[in-house]
Amino acid sequence: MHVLVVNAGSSSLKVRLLGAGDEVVDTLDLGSWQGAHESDELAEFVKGLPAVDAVGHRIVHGGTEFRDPVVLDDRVRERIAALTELAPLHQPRGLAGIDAVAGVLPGTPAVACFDTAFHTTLPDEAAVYALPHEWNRRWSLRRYGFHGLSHDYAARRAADLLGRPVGELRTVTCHLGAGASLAAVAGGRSVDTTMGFTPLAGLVMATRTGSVDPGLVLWLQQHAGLDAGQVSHALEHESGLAGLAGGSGDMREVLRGADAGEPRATLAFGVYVHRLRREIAAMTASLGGLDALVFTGGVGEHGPRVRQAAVESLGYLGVRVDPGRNDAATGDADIGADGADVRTLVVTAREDLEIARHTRATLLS
Ligand SMILES: Nc1ncnc2c1ncn2[C@@H]1O[C@H](COP(=O)(O)OP(=O)(O)O)[C@@H](O)[C@H]1O
Ligand SMILES: CC(=O)OP(=O)(O)O
Ligand SMILES: [Mg+2]
Repeated sequence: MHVLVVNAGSSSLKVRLLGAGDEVVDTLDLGSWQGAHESDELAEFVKGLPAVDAVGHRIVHGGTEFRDPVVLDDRVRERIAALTELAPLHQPRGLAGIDAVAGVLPGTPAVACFDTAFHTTLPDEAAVYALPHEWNRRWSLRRYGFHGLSHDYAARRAADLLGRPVGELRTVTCHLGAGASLAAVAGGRSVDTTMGFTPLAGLVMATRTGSVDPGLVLWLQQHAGLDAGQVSHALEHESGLAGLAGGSGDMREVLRGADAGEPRATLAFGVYVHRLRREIAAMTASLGGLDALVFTGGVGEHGPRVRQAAVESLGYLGVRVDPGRNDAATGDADIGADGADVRTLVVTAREDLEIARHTRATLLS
């Protein structure tokens, strides 16, 4: 089965046609995908492809309804659209991808695969916010978690690389892209994660703040004269690395700035790494230990300095990285020091493989 995979993220669109053996037949990467008004480029690409048997879409929010991949039809599309207010940055882009491909391949079966699905195994202690019980019930307020396709793939790939069954590993997966999150994976199941009700929580990201004191958000609105829209825009688009260092929030830019001795870039790097370390350690508490630490996503795969800095203070957990292996890592690699109690790995993010796997399984079941 040739599967066309559409991965619409907050800042990029990655489209791949995978052949029967998962080989990449063709690929389109748009670095600055904004959704519907750029659909023409996607449609043109799809028109030029050889036979497509099925389409798999990454959809960021599945709400409480979608715990598994689902075959797309008009009703499902509507339910996905109804979740837009929970992920306003992401959901419209996913929908634009669905519509653009359906316009070119109207009869081809399509499957939606959800970022949230992997985290539906979170125990209540990790998923429930200490809010009024009635609010939680009425609005389905809970920690959903995101990047699940990436975390799931990375944990299983790490187990493969280590030659051990995923069922017996405690793994922290670090998905560090423009958006970033960690997952605590016990025996292949997610038991904790840093993102929450929305993809704004947790780690410092390219332009997103990650977690801040909720009192600060209230204070800005009650005392600093900002309205909800202004605060929301700043937390989503003008914060994180971009907010601290200036510029676009690209980690490469931050590293160049830090190397040039720019104080803001140095601070941005420090804040990013401090949060990352602290949250890795927090995930190990939810696991009761750690067997493998996995880095994936653009920064995780291509940022040896970020990896090195992140693990520097984690020796007490048994994490030790070999500097030479860390610097030389390309593709999937074990960068742990010989004899370290915890294995540290780099895994290339392949949400496309995960989506193709789910798409085939859903259509053949
Ligand atoms: N060589 C590198 N060193 C550090 N960071 C890098 C490098 N190459 C790419 N990145 C980072 O990867 C990020 C994009 O990650 P990616 O996972 O592709 O993004 P997305 O979240 O859009 O899928 C960029 O913001 C950039 O900061
Ligand atoms: C959920 C999320 O943050 O996705 P992305 O990293 O693609 O923005
Ligand atoms: Mg991504």
